[in-house]
This record gives sequence, C-alpha cells and structure tokens, in this order.
Amino acid sequence: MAKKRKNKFSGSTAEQLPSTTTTTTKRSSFESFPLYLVPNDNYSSSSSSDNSNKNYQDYDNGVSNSKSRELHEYVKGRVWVIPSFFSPKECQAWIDFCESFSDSDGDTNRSTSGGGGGGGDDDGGGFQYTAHPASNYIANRECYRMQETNGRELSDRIFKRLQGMTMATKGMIHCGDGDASDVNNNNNNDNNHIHKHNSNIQQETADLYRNEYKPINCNPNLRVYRYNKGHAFGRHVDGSNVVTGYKGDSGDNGNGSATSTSTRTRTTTCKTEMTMLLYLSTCEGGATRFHLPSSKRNRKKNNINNNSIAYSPQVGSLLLHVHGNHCLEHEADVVLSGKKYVLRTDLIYG
Ligand SMILES: O=C(O)CCC(=O)C(=O)O
Ligand SMILES: [Fe+2]
Repeated sequence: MAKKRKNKFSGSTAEQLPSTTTTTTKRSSFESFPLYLVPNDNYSSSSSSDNSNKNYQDYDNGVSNSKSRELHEYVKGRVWVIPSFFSPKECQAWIDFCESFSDSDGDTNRSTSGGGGGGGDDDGGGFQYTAHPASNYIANRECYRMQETNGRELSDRIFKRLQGMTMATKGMIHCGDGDASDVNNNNNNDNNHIHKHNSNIQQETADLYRNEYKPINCNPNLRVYRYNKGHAFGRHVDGSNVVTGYKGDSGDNGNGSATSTSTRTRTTTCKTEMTMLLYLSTCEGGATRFHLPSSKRNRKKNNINNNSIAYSPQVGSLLLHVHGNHCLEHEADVVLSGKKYVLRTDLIYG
C-alpha cells in the first residue's frame, strides 16, 4: 500500500469542468514525478532474437512478445491498441506515485457530496474527486482525477516510446478526414479482434513522415483517472485542442523551455487529433465502449442503433482513438469491482 506523501501544487486545470461539477479547486501536480517511470529510451518492437529486446527485460518479464508492442487496429480508421505499452512494473509505479498523496482510504481531496466516503486533505495534492450528472451538454461522470498541465518531459518520453513502437511496426497513425457514419460494426466485443469495417475513409496507418500532417508529440496535459467501484463516465465525444509550444523552428518550442524530442523544421499549427488512454490496471467492468454510428439505411428508417465495441482495460495497454470531428461516441462502463487507473494524454499533430 502506497504511503501518504506531501506534494506542492503547480499548473492550472486546463480541462473545463462544468459549474455543476463537484470537485475541489486545488490542483495536483506531477512535479515530483520520477522520470524513470518512462525511461527516455527508444523502444523498438523488434523480434525476440534481436539484441534490442533486452530493453524489455524489465519491461514485460518475458510475458509479452514483440507483437504486443505493436500497433493493432481495433476499429477501422478510428481506434488502435498497443497491448503492452507500459510494463506492469511501470504501471504499478505510476499507481503508487499517484496514490502516495492519498489518505489511507484513498480519498484524498474528497469533496463533501457524492459517494465514496473519506475526508479531504487540504494540502495533499493527488487525486481529486470529480462528479457531475449528465446535462444537455456534458456526460455524467464520477471518478478521481490527478492532473499535470505541463508534464512536458513525461509527454516527450511517452511520445518517444510510441514512435519507437509504431515506427518499428506499422508506421505512425495517419489522421485524415472522414465521416464517422461510414463506420460499420461487426458486433464483436472481443478484445482480441481487430474490428473490420467498410469505410471510405482514407485513414489507414501510414509510414511516419509520409504525410505532411503527422503526429509530433503527446499532450503535456497529463491526467490520471481512478475509477472506484460504481464509477463511470457517460457517453460523450472528445474535442480536439490547439496546442502551443510545438513550433519546432530551430529548437524553439514556443515557451522557452526544453526543446521537444520531436523538433520540426517548419512552423505549424498543432492540434490534438487522438485521445490516448493508457490503462494502468485491470478491473471488472470499466471497459471503454465505442458506439458505432448507424448505417445510412438504418438512419433513414430511424432504427435505433446499439452497436458498440468495448475495450476492457489491460495492464499496460495503450488505446488511441480519433477525436474531434470524427470522434466516435464513447463511454467508460461502470467499474464492477477493483479500481481502474488510466493515464490520459492526446496525440498532437502538426
Ligand atoms: O476512462 C475511460 O475509459 C474513457 C475516458 C475518456 O473517455 C476520456 O478521458 O475522455
Ligand atoms: Fe472520452
């Protein structure tokens, strides 16, 4: 069990929470986050006979194979998974770090309303309880959150690892224009299947740098969620955000701090295009469920569409999904037992 530790706060909460949100106003910080939790090396997905595989000695305890460090398409043109992005040890270290700011019952910074019990800790940092009912504009949500709005070094490292894995396998993810309504479902909820869809979307994974518009980093706005039993996040779509500080000219990252590992050679407007969900634990329930748009025929007939594809959290797996205009509606199913920990960032394109 992680011990309680004091933390200093910094940064600001970038994610806008509605006025009905029940949450504390304090900010948590990852400023003391140990960088070794995401080693600054380039993880390549090579065959097991390759020497570079020793990078993984501590990474997967020999359990996973190189395929589990590759990008797999989960919903065509919309959702991808890398089954072993973080090692189990790394996941546990993230959880321990985040929980080290909690009260012994794990309810640090708990506000007064809502379920779950526990009292607040006014200078502890760490997880903050977030809960709001559904309204016309926002989905219902209940979980704990911890946030660092400028975790630049960590996001650089996460991106470097993603590059190492995707470059060695199927290339970086190309994000093109498409119409989400053209995605169809084969109604198979099994995590082990790649879901095939008829689609006119020109959105296949593409080799890194084949296209001008490509992934350049991960969002330094890092969030860790903890869903306890009964917690969930209702049906919603994720918005795309313009991100500053990634101009890439002559090492200028726009904010005077360290140069990004993904320095570019031209000035560009950068936007988040994909949500990245890094599952740090497994639990019963708690799947991330994508709702597939109904076919044009069903829409005409006004048929109700209940097609969905759920991804159950696996320790260390990374799920990426297109967000913004082409985001599939999705939700986090209720956690039935255990705790679901997720690290959320986004893939920035420019
Ligand atoms: O926790 C999940 O499974 C989904 C989280 C999510 O949808 C989000 O962060 O926008
Ligand atoms: Fe979402």
